[in-house]
Amino acid sequence: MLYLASRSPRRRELLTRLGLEFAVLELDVPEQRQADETAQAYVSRVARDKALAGLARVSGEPDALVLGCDTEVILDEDVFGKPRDSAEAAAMLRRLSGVPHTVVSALALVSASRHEEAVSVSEVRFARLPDAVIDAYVDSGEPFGKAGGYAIQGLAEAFVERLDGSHSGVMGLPLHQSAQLLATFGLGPLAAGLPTCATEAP
Ligand SMILES: Cc1cn([C@H]2C[C@H](O)[C@@H](COP(=O)(O)OP(=O)(O)OP(=O)(O)O)O2)c(=O)[nH]c1=O
Repeated sequence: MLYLASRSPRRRELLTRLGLEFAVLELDVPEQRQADETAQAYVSRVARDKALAGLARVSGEPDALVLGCDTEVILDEDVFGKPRDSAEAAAMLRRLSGVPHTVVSALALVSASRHEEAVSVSEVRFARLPDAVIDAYVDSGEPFGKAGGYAIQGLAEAFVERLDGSHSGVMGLPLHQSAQLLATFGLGPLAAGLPTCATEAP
């Protein structure tokens, strides 16, 4: 049985697109960066912590496979997680205004006997955002529960001048890397080759 160790509705929606059956494990895993951890190492470690906490939850099931993910916005080695309040959301968006930033989504797929990891790194550049735009966006409520205080799948797509990377990765679950990881366990659309489109005979 495949489990998604996540409370995120976006991750649930995205994983559904890979056409696999899975169940959700809702966990509370602390997200606290250690003083000596690089931003990217932190994201990978949190994804691993989530997957391993999920595996511990279903420890009675020998065939359990658990996917854990973490997404963070990174600018100048500063990690922007989910804003605690409006002031923090606005402060994050002011820093992201007009300059490129990185979105890292890390994945860990674990079973009782195997442990595989992958990472998706995207570069995103927002247009310069006037304070009035930032304030209206924060008032919309969209920044809350989203790393960096924005949702590319929502209104914030209007801020994006350029995305170099994975749209699903920015949203929280990079589908290509997820499919690659699942394929190493013989699952998903990349395991047996991609489905082919029927072609009409000439
Ligand atoms: C940058 C960005 C992030 N996000 C979301 C994805 C994640 O849900 C969230 C990052 O926080 P995470 O800590 O990665 O995930 P989470 O707390 O929502 O869920 P869980 O830990 O239970 O898996 O930000 C978007 O939805 N759109 C975006 O454009």
